[in-house]
Amino acid sequence: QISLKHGSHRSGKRTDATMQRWREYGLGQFIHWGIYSIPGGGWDGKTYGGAAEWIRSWSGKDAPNDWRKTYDNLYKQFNPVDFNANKWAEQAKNMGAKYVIFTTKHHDGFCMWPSKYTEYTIANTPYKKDIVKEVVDAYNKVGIDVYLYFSVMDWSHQGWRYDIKSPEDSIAFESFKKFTRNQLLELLTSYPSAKGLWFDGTWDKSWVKQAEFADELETEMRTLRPGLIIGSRFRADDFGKRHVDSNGVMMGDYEQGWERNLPNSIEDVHGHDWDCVMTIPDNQWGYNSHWKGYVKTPYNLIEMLVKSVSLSGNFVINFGPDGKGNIRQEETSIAKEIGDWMKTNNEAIYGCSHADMKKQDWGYFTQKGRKLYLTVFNRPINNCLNVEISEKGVKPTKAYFLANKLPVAIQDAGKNKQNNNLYNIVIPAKYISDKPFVIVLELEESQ
Ligand SMILES: C[C@@H]1N[C@@H](C#Cc2ccccc2)[C@H](O)[C@@H]1O
Repeated sequence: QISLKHGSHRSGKRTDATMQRWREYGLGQFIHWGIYSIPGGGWDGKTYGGAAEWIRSWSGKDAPNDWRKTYDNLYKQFNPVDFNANKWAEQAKNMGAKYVIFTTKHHDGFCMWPSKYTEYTIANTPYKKDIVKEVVDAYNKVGIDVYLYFSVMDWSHQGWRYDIKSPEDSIAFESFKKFTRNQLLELLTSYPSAKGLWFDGTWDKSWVKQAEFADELETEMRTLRPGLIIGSRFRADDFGKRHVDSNGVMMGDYEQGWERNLPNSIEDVHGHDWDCVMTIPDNQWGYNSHWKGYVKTPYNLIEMLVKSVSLSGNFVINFGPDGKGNIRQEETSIAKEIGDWMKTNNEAIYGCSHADMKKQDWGYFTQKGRKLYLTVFNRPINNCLNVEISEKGVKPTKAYFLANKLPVAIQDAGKNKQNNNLYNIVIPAKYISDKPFVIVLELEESQ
């Protein structure tokens, strides 16, 4: 055990009701919306390859001439006349999302709320109104919890540094730290119904060296807002370790490292709560007018969702509205398709978690109490879903389709070499489905 002053302050999962509610979400929505949504990955008729929300940082041949100056004046034309937070919230509700993570400030430093600590905010645009408040109110109204995305890295602030290499850097960064604390306390005070903060932009050395400051700030935020949920990405420990401290204990309330990436087994999860945040195209978070490369289908995303829940995590799908506040057609149709599937099958998602069952090729197990949910993505040619139960004295007593409750046969398939009980859940040959489907398996302790 290494002696740490600023490592993790708790080992094991949080056991309070607020965190349990987070654990039961299953599906979330991420929204990346800001000044970067105006250029949408291009400018003057030319499109560029990088992630559109990073366009301010592009330079040289990868960016338009005199780009920095142009970009830093774009806020003066930000007027999303099509923005309707209630419409977004309704769409998210119909998709089945239980929480939303909304970008209050991305790396470019533009604030989607009227912060009193900088002029670079929504208040100084033609739109003027507090977009963060509109989003919080609209989503809360339909019962969706709101989490505030906040980028510590802020390219617009004169005190920001990538590293602290001189006394001047130190002085400048002290002003930046004060500014950051002020903005975070401002967000927590202005939007008290926000359940948590989703931090980003915390990888640079300047911030990684602020173990004591960040630790104290996290404690201050948690004191201001008891129950606040903060992920593992916010701060580093005494030795610069992030996500997991130098003793291997996770920092924060859940593992926040699964960005555009999923764990493959329950071992990868290390007993942590976790979320995966996922883009629909390969790597675009902010609106990009030209999605290049592979665009995930609704069923790619549904499989990632079910896989996440089968490994006791939440799955968060990113939406990037355009500069006028429209959610693009591709995202709208994906939300609809996922929503239709969730309307029939959400019992296999909400409040479910990992089942201690051997992973099978046909799909994924999720579990709630004594009910196992078998979500089938790869229907076997012989229509038999193999199930292996290692827990002694437990056997399946009932199986049926979740969608219509029609019964499904359970065949005893003997024992394997490990002396585990094997069963075949037999899908009726006449049952046809062009979509993933769920079979419920009820278990009970055999006498
Ligand atoms: C949630 C996501 N995190 C941000 C990032 C990043 C990033 C930073 C360094 C290297 C590769 C990716 C993206 O812009 C988006 O906000």
